[in-house]
Amino acid sequence: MIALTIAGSDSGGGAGIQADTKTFQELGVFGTTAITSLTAQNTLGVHGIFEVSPAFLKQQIDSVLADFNVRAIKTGMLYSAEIIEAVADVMKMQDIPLVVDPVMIAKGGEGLLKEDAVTALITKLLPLTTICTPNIPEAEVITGMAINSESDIEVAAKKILALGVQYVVIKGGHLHGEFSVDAIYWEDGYFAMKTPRVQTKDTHGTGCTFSAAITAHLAKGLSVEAAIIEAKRFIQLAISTPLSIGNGHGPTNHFAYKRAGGNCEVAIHES
Ligand SMILES: Nc1ncnc2c1ncn2[C@@H]1O[C@H](COP(=O)(O)OP(=O)(O)OP(=O)(O)O)[C@@H](O)[C@H]1O
Ligand SMILES: Cc1ncc(CO)c(N)n1
Repeated sequence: MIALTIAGSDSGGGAGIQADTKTFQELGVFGTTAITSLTAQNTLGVHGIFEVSPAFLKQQIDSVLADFNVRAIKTGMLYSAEIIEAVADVMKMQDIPLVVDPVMIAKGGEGLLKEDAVTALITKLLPLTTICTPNIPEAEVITGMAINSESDIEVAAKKILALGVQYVVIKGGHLHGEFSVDAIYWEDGYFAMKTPRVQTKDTHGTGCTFSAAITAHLAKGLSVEAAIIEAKRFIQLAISTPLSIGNGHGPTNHFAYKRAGGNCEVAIHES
């Protein structure tokens, strides 16, 4: 089983390409990569960004796809409209499931997607997307609406589906309350996944890790719904098993799921 991640490098190892390949490896999937940008980053913040040219990004993707039987692809930090267009150009020639984590802002507040790239994301990439995994602020940017309630989440999810996305997972990590709830919508279905919210500041790379786990499970042949639920187990165990490294927002524990044998309760609500 082979998966490809198209994302930025996090020198701190907790997010981006590094989180993705660690997650793939833990789930028994061979990880390949196409790097959109290099960040000089640690748990305290993003200190610099070095862009890769769209042509060289495309060369990386083409090299991987020409040689490997890639079963699922994910995107993370794409940074610019030109990079998004390069990814879309390749993806429209493929029939491989695509998970788009619409990364916009790092936990420390630094921009990981230029403002003028949002239109390209919406018009070029989302129509090619199998599963899109926005957090609440990202869903607000994509839809242009404020999200303050469960009914707002439903309206936003339907707007995102109308852009051509097959499944949308609106992640509740940024909300408050006893549980961390993610809502999944598709054309004719819905469910929510609920796990206890962990009181921790070590949430660097949660979104990358979650979307990489979805991608790995798709590559292994799980259905979309089963892949999303299994990924929730992966991220819940990764957040709730402390590593306690770094001085800021520390990384999650990518070893935890395998060590726990994937044993983690996720409550599913279908109405
Ligand atoms: N404190 C927490 N306790 C339990 N689950 C959490 C917590 N924070 C986030 N999650 C879960 O982690 C996953 C990623 O959600 P989150 O909203 O943090 O993504 P994100 O903001 O895109 O992350 P990133 O920092 O990588 O950008 C979701 O399944 C969410 O419910
Ligand atoms: C490279 C990279 N991608 C994504 C994120 C979001 O967590 C980050 N902080 N850094």
